[in-house]
Amino acid sequence: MSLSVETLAVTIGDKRLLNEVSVAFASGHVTAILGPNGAGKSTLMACLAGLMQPTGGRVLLDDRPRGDFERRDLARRVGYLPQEADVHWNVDVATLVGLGRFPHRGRWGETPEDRDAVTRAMAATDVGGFAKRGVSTLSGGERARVLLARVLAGEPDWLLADEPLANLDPAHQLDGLDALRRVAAAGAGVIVVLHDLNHAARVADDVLLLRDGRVVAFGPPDQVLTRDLVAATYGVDTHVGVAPGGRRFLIPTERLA
Ligand SMILES: Nc1ncnc2c1ncn2[C@@H]1O[C@H](COP(=O)(O)OP(=O)(O)OP(=O)(O)O)[C@@H](O)[C@H]1O
Repeated sequence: MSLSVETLAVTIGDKRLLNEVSVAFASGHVTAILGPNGAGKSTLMACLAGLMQPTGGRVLLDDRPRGDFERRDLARRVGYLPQEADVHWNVDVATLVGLGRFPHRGRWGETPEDRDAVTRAMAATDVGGFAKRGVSTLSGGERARVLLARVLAGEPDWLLADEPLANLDPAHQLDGLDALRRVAAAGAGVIVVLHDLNHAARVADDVLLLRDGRVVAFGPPDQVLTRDLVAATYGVDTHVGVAPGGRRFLIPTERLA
């Protein structure tokens, strides 16, 4: 299983959203995409998800152009959780999570595998306690967990998630990160947009730093989440430390001129 972008470019009017972006994502890895607001993170995700056509370069899935795949086949292979995803109708939580199985459904409807996948996804995101509630009655963070469960239920080869932790409390952020790690440990590729450097340090096998539509760095967190590269990407100084247990942490300390 492979997913890569080659010299990807997106230009709208005279604005270059992405410029010569080439990355090979690894299956079995969590890749965290980081960068300042407007860096092009969501644009890259939309290209990977097939929701935006690049104006240059290409997206390759298993070494074939993304566009060569049949729609349903793609939906099974690539799951996408957009930024600020919302739900516009008031189905109950279990039904909504079950929709994540839709690309797998045969003509006989729901199978035991479908039900097991939904149960696993709901457990991973701790949403079983409100399975029968209408989605519109949930808090923002609860809804975010349900939407993460829906994409997890699809058990795609590639899971794309754009800021899935944004509305979650610290405990559920850790659950979310653990869920992403488990997806990768099961062999899928996870590509996740994050804003929190410490979440990236915790979860990522690879970190992609973007700025102004270009790749600043791509590699393991220890090599990429450094004071110098974080400064070059965000224009902030950071204190880089080691927490008990050996995990690195980064605290942005001040804006650089
Ligand atoms: N249709 C459009 N026309 C012009 N500019 C656009 C369009 N869509 C996005 N942009 C711009 O492209 C840039 C990249 O946007 P993108 O959403 O990919 O950034 P991002 O890295 O995901 O940012 P954030 O962290 O704020 O979510 C931004 O400056 C945005 O304003």
